[in-house]
Parts: sequence; structure tokens; C-alpha cells
Amino acid sequence: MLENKTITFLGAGSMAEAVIGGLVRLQVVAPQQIIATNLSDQEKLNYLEQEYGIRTNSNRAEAVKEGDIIILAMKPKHVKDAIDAVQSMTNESQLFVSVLAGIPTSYIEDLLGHQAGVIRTMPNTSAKVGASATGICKGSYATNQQLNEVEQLFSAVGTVTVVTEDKLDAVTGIAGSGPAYFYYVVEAMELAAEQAGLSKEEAATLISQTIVGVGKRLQSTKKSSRELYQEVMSPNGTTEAGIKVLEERQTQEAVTDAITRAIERSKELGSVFLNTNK
Ligand SMILES: NC(=O)C1=CN([C@@H]2O[C@H](COP(=O)(O)OP(=O)(O)OC[C@H]3O[C@@H](n4cnc5c(N)ncnc54)[C@H](O)[C@@H]3O)[C@@H](O)[C@H]2O)C=CC1
Ligand SMILES: O=C(O)[C@@H]1CCC=N1
Repeated sequence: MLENKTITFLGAGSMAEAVIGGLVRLQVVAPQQIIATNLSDQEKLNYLEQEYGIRTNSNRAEAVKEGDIIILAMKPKHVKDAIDAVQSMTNESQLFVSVLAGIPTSYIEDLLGHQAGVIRTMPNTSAKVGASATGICKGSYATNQQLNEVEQLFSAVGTVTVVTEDKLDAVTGIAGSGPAYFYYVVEAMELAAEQAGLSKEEAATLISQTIVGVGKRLQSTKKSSRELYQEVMSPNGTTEAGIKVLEERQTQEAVTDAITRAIERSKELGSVFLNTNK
């Protein structure tokens, strides 16, 4: 399905690089099928060309004209400028794939001004190692075949969960932002390891493997998360002592509140643009 398609990344920052890295590393498409363009950072384009063997073009309109699939990968606040700059080069046979937090497909459809298919997605930076948890949904004009194409694209860099658009903000708070919460906890674990006299290398192996193990276990058991952490806790042992501190500090409530706030923020990003930036 993707064999002869050209994929243009409009916006070439961290998220674009994570997806490009996954697509190239896993040979989902040939590097030459990918074109990256951005607003003004030629150095970043040179780097992407060298690192991944993809094509780049600093002329956004040319890059978009050549694309069969256009991945919108700029910050949400730049989407209007970005689409306005290339709109005249777009057409209804192209497929537009947004990775933008909060921005509804209807907003992108309005900016395009025609009935090209738009698919909204929310990947995460683990795409770079083929382990993204991506949510995707269709806009008004996108076909099931286009949805399948995008599912195929993102399946290559992790799991894909197809949802309706009303759930995309929740996907964003949980999985789009999700890696950051874990890295934040890792930073605290590194600090504790250092204070306890472990070297950086020792800590890095112990912590990353512990997280990989948790992920693999979650994917291979029917046990609940509560059962899994209770399994680790010996009565009056080390884990119980640690969990007690987390409970005293209401850590679970803090995490739930943080994710709820991220979901709310995704909704805000969408409504701000719908109301003011059109
Ligand atoms: N960083 C992450 O973990 C995730 C980010 N996202 C979404 O990905 C999008 C990009 O985020 P990042 O890659 O982190 O941002 P970034 O700041 O690293 O990259 C943004 C890119 O957009 C380009 N750009 C800005 N204005 C432009 C314009 N008018 N025309 C063309 N290109 C333009 C910049 O040159 C840059 O290459 C955001 O909308 C964000 O919501 C989605 C999932 C995860
Ligand atoms: O922080 C953000 O807004 C983006 C969306 C999800 C992850 N990063």
C-alpha cells in the first residue's frame, strides 16, 4: 500500500524525527520515499539527510506538492501558518496526517479548503525505537482505505489503537505525553541510585531493564496492576516500606491529576485555535 508513496514531513522536529527514525530503521518505506521540510532550520534538514538517508527540501511548497501523504508535524500554534504557506500546492488526492496535540481534523479540513482525507494521530517518541503507542482517528472525508494506510504506517513503529475523535485528547494525555512521566520518574530513580553509591552505568542498566521488564510483563499477563505490585511486596519488606512513602505523598492521586490535566490541555489547545486562530 505504501510502496510507491512519497511521504512528506511538514515540520522536522523531535516527533518527525522519531517517526522517520522508526520508518527507516524498520524499512517500512525506502528512505528516498521520505521528504522532510521545515520553516527555516537547514542544519536540521542536513542532519536528517545524513542520519537517515532521506530527502529534504527547504522549499515547503515543493516538498508538499511532491507528497502523497503529508505528515503535519509542527507545533499546534504553527499549523495555520504552515498550511496557509502550502495550501495552493495541496489537492484532494493527497492524504494529510496530523500528529498535532489537540487540533481537531475539522480545523485542518477548513484550512485546506477542500475535501482531502485527514487522519489525526497521536504517536509518542518511542516511535524512534519501534515502540510507540499510537492512537488514530478519521476526519470527515478520510476513507477506510486511508485509515488502513495510516494504521500500516504507524504499526511499523509500534501499536496502533483506532478510536473515534472524541477520544484523541485522552490518548494524548495517556500515551502521547506518557513517556515523559516515566522519564521523570527515571530521573528520580537515578538520583536515588547515585545517592546510594551506584555508578551511572550500573544505574542505567538496572533502571532501564526494570522498566522494560514491567512493560513486557504487563503485555504478557492477565493480572491487574494492583496484583502485579502486590506480588513484589513481601510483608514488612523493602517494597512495602517504599510504597508507604508513595502513599503518604498521595502519588497515585498526583499521577491521575497530572494525566487529567494533560487531557484538559489537549482540549484547550484545540478550542483556542478553533476560536481565535482561524
Ligand atoms: N514531542 C512529542 O513527544 C510529541 C509531539 N507531538 C506533536 O508533534 C508536533 C511537533 O512537536 P515537536 O516535534 O516536539 O516540535 P519541534 O519544535 O521539535 O518541531 C517543530 C517543527 O515544526 C517546524 N515548523 C514550525 N513552523 C512551521 C511552519 N510554518 N511550516 C513548516 N514547518 C514549521 C519547525 O521548523 C520544526 O521543524 C506538535 O504538534 C506536538 O503536539 C505528538 C506526539 C508526541
Ligand atoms: O507536550 C505536548 O504538547 C506534545 C503532545 C504529546 C507529547 N508532546
